[in-house]
Amino acid sequence: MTASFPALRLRRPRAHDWSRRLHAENVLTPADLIWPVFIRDGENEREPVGAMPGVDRLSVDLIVEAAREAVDLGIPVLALFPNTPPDARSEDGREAVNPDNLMARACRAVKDAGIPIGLLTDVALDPYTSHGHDGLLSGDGRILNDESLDILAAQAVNQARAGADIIAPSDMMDGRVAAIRQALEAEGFRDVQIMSYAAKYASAFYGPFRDAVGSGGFLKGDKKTYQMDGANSDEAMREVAMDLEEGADSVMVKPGLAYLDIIARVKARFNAPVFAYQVSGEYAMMQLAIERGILERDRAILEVLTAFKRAGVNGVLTYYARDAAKLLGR
Ligand SMILES: NCc1[nH]cc(CCC(=O)O)c1CC(=O)O
Ligand SMILES: [Mg+2]
Repeated sequence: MTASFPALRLRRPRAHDWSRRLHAENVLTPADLIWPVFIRDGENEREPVGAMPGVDRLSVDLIVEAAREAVDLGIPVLALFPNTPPDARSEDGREAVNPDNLMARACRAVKDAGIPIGLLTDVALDPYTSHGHDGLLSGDGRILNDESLDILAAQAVNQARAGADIIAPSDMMDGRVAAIRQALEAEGFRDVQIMSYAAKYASAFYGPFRDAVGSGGFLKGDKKTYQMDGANSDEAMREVAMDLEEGADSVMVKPGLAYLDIIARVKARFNAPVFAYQVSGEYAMMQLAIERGILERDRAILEVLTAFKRAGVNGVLTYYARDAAKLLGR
């Protein structure tokens, strides 16, 4: 039985700031944030990403500084993405398994500096291939599933050796979580986590990221034969179930804002940690409106990040991680 007006006045608890805080069902904290950063070569290099105002590509020494800053702000994890120099990209993406690639050097530098932060590394071939796809490409233009699994697993092991704490396969090949888990076990990395990009959609919102890692200009065609169709929701449940069964510790839904319904369904159905990726296009869209004075910056950032929590995430990958952490305090 519910009361009715005037006994029931839903505005009552909203009347004061103290009361609104007391009644909040979801609370965002810096510990909910994963900060994606882009790595470039050189030293003391900070290069703006054109399509993502406020985001820079950083040389490894400055990645270490970013890691320190993240710790100070209470951000638990950095997500690392390399901008591989064009001459290191190849048809088979073999730079992905180079123990001295940008990703490995950045991981080692942060760990050698003794910075107490988690490192999440992306597994997919796109930053390393001359065609910009996440897996191996056949002569007739298909992305090869089974043939790609070995190098993806080797890429994950290469990252674990360099100090990665969470392996995040974003390639969307079937069976890659099992292949990576098996390879990690075989190499003695029992405690390295896997956060799979389980429900990753073929999205128009990845464009600025492809500019940031330099793969956009190379990309031939689209990723629709391996990333999911935005029309589908049941299929996301099967993707998540499969990755958890294969040994993922946590799963991700990507992009974020346009897929809140998927997050809520995953949360309701699986007793597993779920994360959202507020992707580059979502960031760019908001950031451009903020820079033009159309959106109120601080409120807009926190409103969207809180929406992810309300949908059910354990955390969010967001280019606003540093800004949000500063707004939230520790
Ligand atoms: N597999 C690479 C990868 N990992 C994360 C993103 C996108 C992240 C973003 O847009 O912020 C992409 C791009 C893609 O799949 O083309
Ligand atoms: Mg899958």
